[in-house]
Amino acid sequence: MSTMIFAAMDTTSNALALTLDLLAQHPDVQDKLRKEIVEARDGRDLPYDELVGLPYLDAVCRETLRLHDPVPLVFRETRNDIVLPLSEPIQGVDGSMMSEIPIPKDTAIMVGVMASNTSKTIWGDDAHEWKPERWLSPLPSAVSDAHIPGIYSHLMTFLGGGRACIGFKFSQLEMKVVLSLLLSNFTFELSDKPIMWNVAGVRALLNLRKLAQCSSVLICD
Ligand code: HEM
Repeated sequence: MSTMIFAAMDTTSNALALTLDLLAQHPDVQDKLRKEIVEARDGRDLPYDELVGLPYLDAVCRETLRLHDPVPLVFRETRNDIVLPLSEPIQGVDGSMMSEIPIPKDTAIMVGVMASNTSKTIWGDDAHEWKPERWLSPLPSAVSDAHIPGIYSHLMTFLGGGRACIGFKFSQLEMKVVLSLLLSNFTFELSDKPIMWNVAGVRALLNLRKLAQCSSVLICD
């Protein structure tokens, strides 16, 4: 049920709301993006190929989906005993270094998607900054060398593998259509009222209920 209700709607609408807030915080980016859209539209509706081919619009969407992922963590449960290889060694509580973690069957795993999307080792020291420009030049080699298994832009935003998001192309198209229409007609400014982003949601509660049923819990962050 949570997949049907939240997968398509809340994810994309959250991403759009965050993009508009970020554009209000960065009026220079908003002006540059509006210029690209208005010039390309030239008073008409853009055909699909031209809309998805707008480089700055694409960069703004990618950067928002990297830094403000609407699904910041996902839940998994091991069906068998497995050994999880680590990309770099970590230190255990007893001080010993380990490069893999044995995980017993029926362990609940919280996968920190955001940790991958904002890793300074992968994305550089400015990993926590919203910089659409990073997508306009070749990405650092550390990004491709990391071999992130996500289906989208070296990011885990839409996950990877057999249960990856089936709507990832559609959601980007939705974002681009809505942004191109809104920015052609409106200017977005920050409100006087403080904005509180509540990302806890029902989904997190559902995950917690599942966690309580597992014999052990591993948090990958
Ligand atoms: C920015 C927008 C979106 C984001 C960040 C997003 C992200 C994700 C993620 C991370 C998953 C995997 C969840 C898990 O396995 O626990 C997922 C699954 C899914 N998404 Fe999306 N999604 C977005 C938009 C959409 C849209 C627009 C649709 C449909 C039109 C959609 C349909 C689905 C479905 C059906 C699944 C379940 C796939 C499966 O379990 O096999 N999503 N999404």
